[in-house]
Amino acid sequence: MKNIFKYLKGYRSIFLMAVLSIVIATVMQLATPILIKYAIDSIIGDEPAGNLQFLMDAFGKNLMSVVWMVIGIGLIRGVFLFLKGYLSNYAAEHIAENIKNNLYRQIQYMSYESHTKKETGDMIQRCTSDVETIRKFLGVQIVDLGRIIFMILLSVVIMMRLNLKLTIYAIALIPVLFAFSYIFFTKVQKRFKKSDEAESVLTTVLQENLSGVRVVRAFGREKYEIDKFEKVNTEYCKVTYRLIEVLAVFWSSSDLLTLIQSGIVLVVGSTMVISGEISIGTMVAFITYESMLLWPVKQSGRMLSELGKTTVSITRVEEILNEAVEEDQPHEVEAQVLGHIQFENVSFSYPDGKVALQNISFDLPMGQTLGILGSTGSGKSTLVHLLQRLYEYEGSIKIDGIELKTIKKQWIRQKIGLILQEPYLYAKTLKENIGIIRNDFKDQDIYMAAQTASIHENILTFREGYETVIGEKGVSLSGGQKQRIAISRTIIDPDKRILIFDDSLSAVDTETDMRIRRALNERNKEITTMIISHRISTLSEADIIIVLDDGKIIQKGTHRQLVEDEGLYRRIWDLQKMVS
Ligand SMILES: Nc1ncnc2c1ncn2[C@@H]1O[C@H](COP(=O)(O)OP(=O)(O)OP(=O)(O)O)[C@@H](O)[C@H]1O
Repeated sequence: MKNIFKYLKGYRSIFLMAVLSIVIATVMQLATPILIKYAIDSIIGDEPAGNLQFLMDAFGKNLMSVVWMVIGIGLIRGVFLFLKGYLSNYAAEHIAENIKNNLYRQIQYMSYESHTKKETGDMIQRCTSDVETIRKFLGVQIVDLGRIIFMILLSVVIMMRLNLKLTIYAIALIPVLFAFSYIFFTKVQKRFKKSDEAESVLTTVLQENLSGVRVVRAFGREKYEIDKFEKVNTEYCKVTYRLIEVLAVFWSSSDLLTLIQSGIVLVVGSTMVISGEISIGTMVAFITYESMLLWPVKQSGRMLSELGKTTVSITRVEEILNEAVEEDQPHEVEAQVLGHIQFENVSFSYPDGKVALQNISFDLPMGQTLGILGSTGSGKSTLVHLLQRLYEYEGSIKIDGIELKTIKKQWIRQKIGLILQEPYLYAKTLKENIGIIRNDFKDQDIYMAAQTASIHENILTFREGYETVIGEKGVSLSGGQKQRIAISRTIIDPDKRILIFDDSLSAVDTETDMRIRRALNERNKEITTMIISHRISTLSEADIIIVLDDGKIIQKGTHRQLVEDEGLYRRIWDLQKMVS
C-alpha cells in the first residue's frame, strides 16, 4: 500500500478532489432513502416529519416536491460522479505515462549484464500490462476506497439513528464478509502472480518466434514452435482458470452471505413493523441502506483482490526500476580519444564464473589495424566488450595512455564504432538507417558512407533507392547488404576513433571485403581498427594479428610472420587457400 501511495506523488491534490467528489456523490445517494421514508411516513401517512419538518413547513404535504428533490439530488450526484471519474482517470493516465517513461529510461541505462539476464517478452509485459494494472487501480479502485469507507460509516450511523436494534441485525454478518474478503485476498495474490508470470512466458515465446521467423522456416521448426506455444498457452490457461475458480467461489459465496444478511433485515424488519416498533417508511429506508451497505462491503473484497494484483504489478515494475544502472563515477573523465590501445595482462570471467580471457596483452598504435583470429568461444567478442566498458576487467586497458576504467562509459562508446555480424536494422528507409545516430547528416554524408561500405551502387538499383523501406530487422535485405548498411551507419559518424568489425564482413565476398577495407583506409588513416574474422584474407593486411584460443593469446605477429610459424594461423591459412 505504501508503494501505491508513492506513485500518487504529484497528483495527490487531484486524487483528493476526486475523493471529495465521490464523498459528495455518496452523501447525495444516502439522502434519497431518508426522503423516501419522509414521503411514505409523513406525506402519504401522518407521522411527524422530525428533522425534515422544515420541508413540511416549506412545501406542505406535497408528494411532487419530494419527487423533484430526488431528481435534483440524482442530478447533483451524477455531476460529482462524472468529476470523480474525470479527475481520477486524468491522474491515473499521467501516472502511468510517468511510470512507462521511467521504465524506458531505466532500460536504456540498465547495465549490459542485467540486460543479458532478462527475457524480452517479460520486460515488455512489465512495461505494458503491469503498468496497465497499476493505471486501472489508480483510475478506478483507489477513489472507490474512499467511497467504500465513507459509505459504510455513514449508512451505519444513519441506520443507528433510525433504529439501533434493527441496525445490529443489519450489520450482523458484515464482519464475516470482511474476514472472508481478507482470506480471499491473501489466497488470490499468489494466483495472480502465477497468472502474470505465465502470461509473460507466453509473450516471450511469441516474441522469440516472430523475431526468429527466418530460423523457424529454414529449419522447418513450425510444428515444434506450434507445440511449444500450445504448451505454454495451456499452462497460462490452466493457471488463469485456477484464478477464475477462486474468483467464482468468492463472488458466489459473498453473494450468498449478502442475501442471508438482506433476508435477516427483511424478516426482523417486517416483524418490527407488525409489532409497531418501526414505521413502514423506516423499514423501506433500512432495506435501501442495507443494499447500499452490502455493495461496498462486497466491493472491499474486489478492492483487496485488485490491490493484490496491483501489488504484484508494482513489485514487477519496481524490480526493473531498482536494477543497477550505469552511472558515471566522480573519478571518470571525458578523455581525449585518439585511438592508441594497450592491453596489459587483461583477464576477465563472466559473473557465472566462466573464464573468458586470460593475460591478454597487445599494443595497437593509433591508426593501425589489429586482426583477431580464434575459434568459436575463444573470447574474441568478450575482448571487444571489455573495450566498450560493458564489463569490469582485471589488468590494464589504456586508451592513449589513460586507464579505460577512468573514462566515462557513454563517452568511450561514442568513440568506438562496433559493427556486429548480425546487425539490427530498423523498419525505416535505408537513408534513415544509415543516418540513424544523428538528424543532421546531409544526403552527401550518407552517400559517402554508403560508397565506402560498398553498398551505394546496390542501393541505387532498388526502385526507391535510398527511400526504400526495409522490413522489420531488414528482412528484405541479404546478410551482406545488412552488414554493409551497418558499416555505413557506423563510419558516417566522424566522432568514431576506433572501429571494430566483430565478424561483420563474414557475409560479404572476399573482393567486396577488400574494397571496403581499402576504402576505409583511404577515408581516414588515423582510425584505429580491430577486425575479428575467421577469414585470413580479411586479416592479412592488419598491422598486428593475434590468435586466441580458450581466452589466451597463442600467436601474435604480422601475416607474413604468422604464415611462417607452424601454428593454428598457418593451418587455417593452408586450409583456406586449398578451398579458394
Ligand atoms: N554473457 C555471458 N555469460 C557467461 N558466459 C559467456 C557470456 N558471453 C559469452 N560467454 C562465454 O565466454 C566465452 C567467450 O565468448 P565470446 O563470445 O567472447 O567468444 P567468441 O570468440 O566471440 O565466439 P564466436 O566466434 O562464436 O562469436 C564462451 O565460452 C562463451 O560461452
